Amino acid sequence: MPPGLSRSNSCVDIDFTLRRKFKKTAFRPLQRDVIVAALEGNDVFVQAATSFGKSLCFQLPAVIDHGITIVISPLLSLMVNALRAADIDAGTINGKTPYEEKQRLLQDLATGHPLTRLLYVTPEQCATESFRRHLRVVHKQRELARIAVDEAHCISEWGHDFRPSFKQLKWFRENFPDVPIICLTATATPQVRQDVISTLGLSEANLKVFTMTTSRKNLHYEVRFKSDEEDHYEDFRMWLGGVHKRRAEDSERRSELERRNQRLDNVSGIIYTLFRSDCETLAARLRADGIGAKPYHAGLPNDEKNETLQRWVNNDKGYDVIVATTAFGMGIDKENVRFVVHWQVPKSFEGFYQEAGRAGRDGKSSLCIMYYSREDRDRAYNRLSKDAKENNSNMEARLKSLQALIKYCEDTGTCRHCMICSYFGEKGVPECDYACDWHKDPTGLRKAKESGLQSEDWNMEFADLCSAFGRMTRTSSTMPANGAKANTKIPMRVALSYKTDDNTTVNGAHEVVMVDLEFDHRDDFFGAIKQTFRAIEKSDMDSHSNIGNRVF
Ligand SMILES: Nc1ncnc2c1ncn2[C@@H]1O[C@H](COP(=O)(O)OP(=O)(O)OP(=O)(O)O)[C@@H](O)[C@H]1O
Repeated sequence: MPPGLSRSNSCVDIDFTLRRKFKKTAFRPLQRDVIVAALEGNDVFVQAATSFGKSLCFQLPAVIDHGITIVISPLLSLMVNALRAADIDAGTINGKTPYEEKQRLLQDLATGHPLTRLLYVTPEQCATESFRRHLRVVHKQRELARIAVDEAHCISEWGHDFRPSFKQLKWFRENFPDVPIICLTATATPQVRQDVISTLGLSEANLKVFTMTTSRKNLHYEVRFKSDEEDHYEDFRMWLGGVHKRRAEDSERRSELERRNQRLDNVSGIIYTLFRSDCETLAARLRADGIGAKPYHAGLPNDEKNETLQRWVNNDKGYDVIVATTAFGMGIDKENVRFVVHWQVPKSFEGFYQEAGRAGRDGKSSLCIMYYSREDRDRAYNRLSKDAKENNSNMEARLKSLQALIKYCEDTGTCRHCMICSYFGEKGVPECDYACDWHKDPTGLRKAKESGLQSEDWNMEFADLCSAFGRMTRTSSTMPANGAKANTKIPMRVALSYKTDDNTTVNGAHEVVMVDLEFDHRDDFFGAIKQTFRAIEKSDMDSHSNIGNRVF
């Protein structure tokens, strides 16, 4: 047979497919090595930074290889449309797949010789007996090319985003020991890595592990300190206004944008908030200030979410900024996202890294701002301990991850890129060309922390006072910032939970008292709190009367 007519996994095939099917001119560093390792039939573990191009590592082998690749992903895949547009036979089966489409894909599997090259499924789908039956048929015909597990950290209980259904994926190795597995993640600590490998039963002898740096040197990381008294909306709005102004005033930039038919105010970004209600109010507030912002969260109708996503991707006017919960995250691949803002401290270090990683996927400089307050920190710990009471799976890992994130925020003496890489177990020092607040201005950073955060001393004194009174716990409060002026009246609101004498709870919760105070001196503040405590002690708490929302 003349050379070139036989089907092979040669580099010629790979390069050709890259150009022809994926319309890319060259591989990124190590992408080729991963793809070759997969095509040689190895099990492969890939850990690489957000936006590295991990999808190509299983999509390209799927196009070249004989048979079908099953891609397990926790997300409703946004990829399938793009693959179909490139004339690659791809499909998805998940809870939202229309009945006819699901039947079409299942019938394709039932032939034993599917035409589909890439089938994206959820782990829950993989656990159903009927789906497994179809896969057995395909496997019997030697047409099951590979299993790809995307977001593989979800397998590990040591990961931030553990999903029990991912644990069931060990079924693949137990039932199809000859079918190679490739798993990919951007966020695995060494412990998570090991857990994923052993849970999936990847064979040591036949396993190629690629761990690339998590560093994204075009991302500029910044922590902005605040306290509850302060509305950081103004800070953000001024920053964004400044960006718009600079674009407008730079005549070169302006004409370049005009030439490319781009709007001056199309500075694309994402603001992450923890709460759905914040998505709505913040987006509305931004719109009232002339900024094209839209909310995105799981509570919105699908049509609305799809439209928002599509119009944001298209850079349509009015859709520049998405204010989202984490429902909008993994898998979002828009190239020109110039900023990602965390409105509050997120739940985990990995979540922060993943979400920040939506920025700058075109390689250009982009800003990742995290607003951090100690009140938010306390609330994050409170939420975690509440979750622990309801469901304590994965708690140790979640606590460690949150602690690492808080350390990241509080640290004013280390490069942010270094902290991120070291969290993921990297030894080297990543490049940071003034791409973090510490490198830019270490003194300014320290000062900003001192003046911006609620004082830890106040916190400690408050905690001491609570324990002296025995039955009080501060559940949340506004505390004065270090820089608060001594002679300004500062309104305070303190939520206290009160343990009754017999240590029972009322209406399923401890009594909660809201205390509104104004203080103009530190001693006055603590004096007022003491008085409040005494008043509560004197009141007839043991009658279990609810004194919630009592204002002193
Ligand atoms: N060799 C390449 N040349 C140019 N662009 C590429 C190449 N490989 C991948 N890309 C592009 O890089 C972008 C990111 O790829 P992908 O979504 O696979 O990233 P990822 O590693 O899965 O990131 P994340 O973990 O953040 O989701 C995509 O737009 C993809 O088309």
